[in-house]
Amino acid sequence: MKALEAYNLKKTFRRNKQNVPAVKDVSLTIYPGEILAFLGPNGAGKTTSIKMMAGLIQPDSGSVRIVGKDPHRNASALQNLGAVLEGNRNLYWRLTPEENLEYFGVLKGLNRREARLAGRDLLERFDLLAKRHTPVEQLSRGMQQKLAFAVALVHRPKLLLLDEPTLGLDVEATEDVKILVREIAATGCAILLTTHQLQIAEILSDRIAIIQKGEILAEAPTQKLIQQFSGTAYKIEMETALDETRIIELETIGLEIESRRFIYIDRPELLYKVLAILQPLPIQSVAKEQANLTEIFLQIVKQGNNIND
Ligand SMILES: Nc1ncnc2c1ncn2[C@@H]1O[C@H](COP(=O)(O)OP(=O)(O)OP(=O)(O)O)[C@@H](O)[C@H]1O
Repeated sequence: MKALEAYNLKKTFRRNKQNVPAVKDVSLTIYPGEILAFLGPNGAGKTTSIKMMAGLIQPDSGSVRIVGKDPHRNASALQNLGAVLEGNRNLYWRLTPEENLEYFGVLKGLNRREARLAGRDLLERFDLLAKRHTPVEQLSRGMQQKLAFAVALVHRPKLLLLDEPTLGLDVEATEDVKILVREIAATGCAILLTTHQLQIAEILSDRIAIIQKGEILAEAPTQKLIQQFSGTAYKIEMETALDETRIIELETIGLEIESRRFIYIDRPELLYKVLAILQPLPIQSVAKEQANLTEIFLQIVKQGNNIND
């Protein structure tokens, strides 16, 4: 069963008597245990899409299913949904972590005892047990964010929506959140996350969807996207400078040698011929030129057309 299905979502806002087309056409599917990074420039329509998926904004057209149920028609769909949408605002600041977990657990349909037990379990897992009686307003931002995750998970949802989960967190708290996201996915929960920190998306996600001006431009498994945008060239770095004889040999097989320390091989079938010529000189490194997500993102957004077409 798919954890999330969104089909052809569309939303236009009305502002100052003008139409603002926030989401024009967004379709996404996420499977249990999968992490999908939903990326796009400011104003691309990520938050509006997520709010439609969470049942908070009614789409003009299109449909959403959370584990098969439509959150806009069937409130029980929300039993399978957890969301941390605007930082840690899903918390009551005057209440303690324990009280928040119990309150939201009951709100999501657990009885008091179940909510307390599930809450305790999450406090332990998220390393917040020592702070369980401290009012939320006195916790650090990283702790508040972890608690926001815990509250979103207290009823064991099958889908977790995270909008900018690491926004404003320091390096250590960001690492904690990354680990948590992985752990949550490992329990079979599907996760959709938006982030402007592309290295986080690259490390965490199984799949990436890129949205611009309300439309999905690219959607692919993260590694496939990186491979697709990576060249096939190799770069060899020598420990010592190449001698004249070898340079001539390398040029004879078709390479252009511009440096005595670095060799670029743009035809990958030549790699082993080159290595044979270099033998037995010491090599510092042999690397395939790999794109990173930031380059890919910028390239896709700059082209602005759908690479899946
Ligand atoms: N309630 C609203 N009323 C009018 N326009 C809105 C409303 N919410 C969003 N918009 C507009 O819709 C467009 C998409 O906004 P949205 O917040 O979904 O983008 P986003 O991709 O989440 O951006 P960011 O990365 O900056 O958070 C923007 O032009 C925004 O100004």
